[in-house]
Order: sequence, then C-alpha cells, then structure tokens
Amino acid sequence: MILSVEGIEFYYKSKKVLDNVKFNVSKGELVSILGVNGAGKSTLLKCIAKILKPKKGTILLENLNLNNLDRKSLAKLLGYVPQKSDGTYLTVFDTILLGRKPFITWEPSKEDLKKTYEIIKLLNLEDYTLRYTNELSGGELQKVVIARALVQEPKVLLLDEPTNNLDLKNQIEILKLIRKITKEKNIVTIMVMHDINLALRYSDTLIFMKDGKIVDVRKKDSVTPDIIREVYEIDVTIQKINNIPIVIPLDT
Ligand SMILES: Nc1ncnc2c1ncn2[C@@H]1O[C@H](COP(=O)(O)OP(=O)(O)OP(=O)(O)O)[C@@H](O)[C@H]1O
Repeated sequence: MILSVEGIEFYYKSKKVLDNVKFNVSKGELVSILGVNGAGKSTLLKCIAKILKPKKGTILLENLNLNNLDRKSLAKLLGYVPQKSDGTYLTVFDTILLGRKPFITWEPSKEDLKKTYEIIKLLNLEDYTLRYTNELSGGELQKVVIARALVQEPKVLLLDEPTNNLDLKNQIEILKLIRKITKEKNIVTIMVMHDINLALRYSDTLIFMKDGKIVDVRKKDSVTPDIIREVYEIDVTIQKINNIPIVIPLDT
C-alpha cells in the first residue's frame, strides 16, 4: 500500500498556500513534515484528511482516489488528530469509543468496547475513563484524542503536532507507540512536527516544507545541516549521542 499525494494546490481566498505538493509514503513508513511557522504543514495535512478541498491534485491510497469516497468510507481509512482539540461534556471512554463510529451500525459491539478498553490501557488512561474531557489537562486531552484516532484502526494516520502539550515522558511514550503501531499494523503515518530532534529520532523520512512547497524529502540518516539551514535559516551541527542524532543550533 502506498499513499500518493499528487500535485496539491490550495488557496485561502486568493492566497496560494500549497504549490504542487507531491510525495509518496509506503506502508509501515512514519513520515514527519517539518518547516517554519506558516509553511503550509497543517493545511497539507487537512487536504490529505479531506477537511480542506484543494484546487488541484489528488490523493491516492493504492489505486483508490480519496476524492471519490464518502465521509463514512473515508473515516474507516483515515484517522486525523488536529493541532488543537477542545474538551466536551463527554467522558474519556465515550470520546474514545466515538472513534469506532464508522464501524458501528446500531450500537457498539463487544469488539468495539474491547478495542476501546485496549487503547485506554495502552495509553495509561485507565484512571481517566469516567472524567469529562473538558476537565482534563492539555496533555491528558491530547492523549485522549490520539487514542480516539488509534481505536479507529486507520490505514492512514495523520497527526498534527502529536506531542503538543505532552511532557517529556509522554512525548517519548506516544511517539514510540505511534512508531510501533505504524510498523506492526503496516499503516502509513504522517505527522507534522516542530521538534526536529524527536522527528529525527522516531521518523523514517522527513519532508521539509517552505512557502507552501516541498523543499526536500530525506531519509532520517540523510538529514544534514545544509537542509536545516535552507529551511530554518540557522546554522546547526548534527551530533550523535548513544547513536541518537541531535540537532544543535550554532547561533548563540
Ligand atoms: N483559515 C485560514 N484562512 C486564511 N489563511 C490561513 C488560514 N489558515 C492558515 N492560513 C495561512 O496559511 C498559511 C499556512 O498555514 P498553516 O497553518 O498550514 O501553516 P503551518 O506550517 O502548519 O504553520 P505552524 O507551524 O505555525 O502551525 C499561513 O500563512 C497562514 O497564515
């Protein structure tokens, strides 16, 4: 399975925000999109999730054109976690169970409930199941919305800054989990990331964007200071500590 993003062009009113964006992601591949504020990363993710409709371009999953799918069929394939989420008067359990909605015909099956419990356990949310989501901290809510996307068992997982609001331990745990699920379930995962070190550590491939265009697509081992300078306009060095690549800005 391959996700092909082909020639996406998107405008907000008359302002062009995405210009001929194209790339492929293979199954089992974890891709991070990086770039400065306003580069068009979130807009691109929303176009892939069909929240926004691009003026030009197509998104293919294998040979399936996502433009031709209705909402429910699309929801069975795509899981999307936005940059910001609001809590509601729904409990954590019900919010996560709602991720199963595309599969529920009349009422949740035993399978839906089982999968919901499993994800709650996986994300250590057991103590929160009966809390309303509008009474959670930013990081707790972030874990719940990620859980809701995972319980959907999507073929394509789209995450806009998944480590937003998470403390150091949770950042690592969530990215490890996303990586594990991407490999084990052989799905396509695309994340928008600001933390280049976390992106380098957990992704297979990094897509660098600037001014609505893709500047470069690099496998993690081929990321060099020149591409970071080109995109972020700062000088950096990349050092390895315990075999983990770390980007260090040289500007003091
Ligand atoms: N709803 C909107 N209406 C008009 N312009 C928008 C809208 N949303 C975003 N933009 C503009 O489109 C451009 C791309 O925004 P986008 O949110 O995709 O960037 P980004 O790379 O995700 O940025 P960040 O890293 O700050 O989240 C920016 O110039 C932004 O100001």
